[in-house]
Amino acid sequence: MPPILEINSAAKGFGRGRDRSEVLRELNLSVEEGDFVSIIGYSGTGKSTLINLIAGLLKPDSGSVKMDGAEIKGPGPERGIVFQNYSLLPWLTVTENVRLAVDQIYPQLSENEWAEHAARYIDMVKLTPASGKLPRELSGGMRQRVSVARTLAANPRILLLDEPLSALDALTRATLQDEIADIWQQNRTTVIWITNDPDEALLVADRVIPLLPGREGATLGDEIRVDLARPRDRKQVLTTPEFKDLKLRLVNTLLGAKKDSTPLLTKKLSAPDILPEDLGKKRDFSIFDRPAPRRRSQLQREELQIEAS
Ligand SMILES: Nc1ncnc2c1ncn2[C@@H]1O[C@H](COP(=O)(O)OP(=O)(O)OP(=O)(O)O)[C@@H](O)[C@H]1O
Repeated sequence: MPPILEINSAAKGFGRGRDRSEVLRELNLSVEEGDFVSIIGYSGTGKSTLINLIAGLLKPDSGSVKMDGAEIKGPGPERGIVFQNYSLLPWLTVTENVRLAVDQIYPQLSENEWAEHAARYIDMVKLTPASGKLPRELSGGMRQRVSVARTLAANPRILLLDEPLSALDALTRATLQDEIADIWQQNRTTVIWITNDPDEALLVADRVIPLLPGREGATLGDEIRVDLARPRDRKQVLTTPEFKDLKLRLVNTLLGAKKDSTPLLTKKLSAPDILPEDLGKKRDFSIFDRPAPRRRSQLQREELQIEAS
């Protein structure tokens, strides 16, 4: 049987000609059903681009991204995403936001059935007492719980989490990391969790894969396996030599790749083709017979080389 998700030699860049930048290159990844994978990388390395390729929101320029052995051609309910910014409908209650997902995937459910289904997932994220509230009445952590419940209620086979907790304070973040890990232990839905936090990656996942920046685009590095027993008690785990070793390996890999990857982006920018008018100069024409603006290209062609990391 093919793996649930397989990426082979995939590459993705944006823009054309001189504006082109290569973001991801030579990506290879194989995920088995039930895996809990975390992909960790610096900001701007292409983590969201990678998630979008898996979600089917983007297509690779070369190589392939397959689910169950078939090319992913677009978004589908079997791959559910939770974004960083909650994306809830502000005029709907918690239950109604969750119902949206249920309605689309299971239109045949009766009123009682959908209420039961939604309630089950709201309970899973510990929001039953807030089920009648609107998003503006909830804290950031509660809103993200609703997003998780809504995505899980659609019964995806792969749960894609794109830095789901980045907007939350450290304590809420820790609580939600534990809760999502607990939910995974109960339902074993395949999870791909994108993060920029080494502790988060190592505490939640069994496979941590660094996305390493490079001059020609970022690529996935060697996986670190996390064999720590579950449920993981963070207070205990964070102080163990095993955890410290894993973190050191991961952080060294990420720091090493950053050092080797100067500059991430080289672009040629053309200055605007119109010469600014000198407004300090006295004008001897009216607004109606102003001469056409002078173009730089009539005088010279200017190019500016910038390098940024
Ligand atoms: N649709 C697009 N068009 C052009 N460039 C894009 C597009 N999407 C992403 N990029 C560029 O690709 C690079 C990687 O972006 P991406 O959002 O995937 O990184 P990231 O690792 O998720 O960043 P962050 O952690 O800050 O969210 C950036 O330089 C970004 O500007």
